[in-house]
Amino acid sequence: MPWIQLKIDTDNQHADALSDLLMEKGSLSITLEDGKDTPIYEPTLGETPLWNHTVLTALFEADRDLAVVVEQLKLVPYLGSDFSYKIEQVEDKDWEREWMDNFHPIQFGKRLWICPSWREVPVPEAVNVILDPGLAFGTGTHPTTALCLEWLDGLELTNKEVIDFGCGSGILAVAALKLGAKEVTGIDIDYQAIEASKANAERNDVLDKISLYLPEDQPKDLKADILVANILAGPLRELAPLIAEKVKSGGHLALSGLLKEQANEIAEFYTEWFDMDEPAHKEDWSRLTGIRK
Ligand SMILES: C[S@@+](CC[C@H](N)C(=O)[O-])C[C@H]1O[C@@H](n2cnc3c(N)ncnc32)[C@H](O)[C@@H]1O
Repeated sequence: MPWIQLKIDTDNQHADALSDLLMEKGSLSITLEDGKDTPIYEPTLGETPLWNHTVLTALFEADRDLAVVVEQLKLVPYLGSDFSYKIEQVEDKDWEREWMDNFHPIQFGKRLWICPSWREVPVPEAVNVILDPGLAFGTGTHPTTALCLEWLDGLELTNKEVIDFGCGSGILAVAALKLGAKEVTGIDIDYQAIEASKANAERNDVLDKISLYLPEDQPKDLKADILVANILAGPLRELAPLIAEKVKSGGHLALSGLLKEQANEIAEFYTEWFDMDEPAHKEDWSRLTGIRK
């Protein structure tokens, strides 16, 4: 079915009211976007902040007469008769397919490749992880995941026990197993992530070496040689004592999901338990590594 969309420049004061109004006028979905490249990182729980300059896009079925909607909106006091808007036809695409078409095999470090399950493996003799992220985070295209994959590729993993804290699609857990780890425990608060990790482990024939848990179900005495956690700075700060407890003395740690400006503070925090290295960076993101004291 083809679509038509109305784009309106608004602000954080009026975006919600305008969204409600457009839903009343028959809009099928509303998208709010940053109008001026002002990123919002880690809002506190329950908070949904909006940008000062917000672009609202309201999607309608193509046969809706948007000229009529615009005339009605001109009567809204906070918009006024000369408010700024754009009407655009939306091509009827298979959006899921579109995303899949843009995801290609990528190499990380020397040995490791992440290959979408619907593509041909370009280097069969490499260490290939065949991946479908499903509804979970983790394709390798995000710098935080890439930093962890490069780190894993550079480690000697043979016969090692690994914990992947915040396993998402299972990309790091499966990569560790394909790189030689003996067993991996994946932990995630999201059930979809547990499901995706399981499917990817199966896809890569390593299901017998992976254990997956929601945090409340994880074994109490869990300890590993290597722990990787790609979650945001907030949880990494809160979980520090718990994470430290799970790494054997002399074991390796990698923390990702941190912004560059957060790296030193988090590194400082972890020095209580780990000898920390200098951070590594990719775009705006950082990875911290260390050895358990
Ligand atoms: C950025 S994704 C990383 C996924 C994957 N490991 C990767 O590197 O691409 C973070 C994952 O951590 C999970 N997560 C967030 N907070 C968590 C917590 N406190 N305990 C366990 N998992 C958590 C999220 O559900 C999400 O799947």
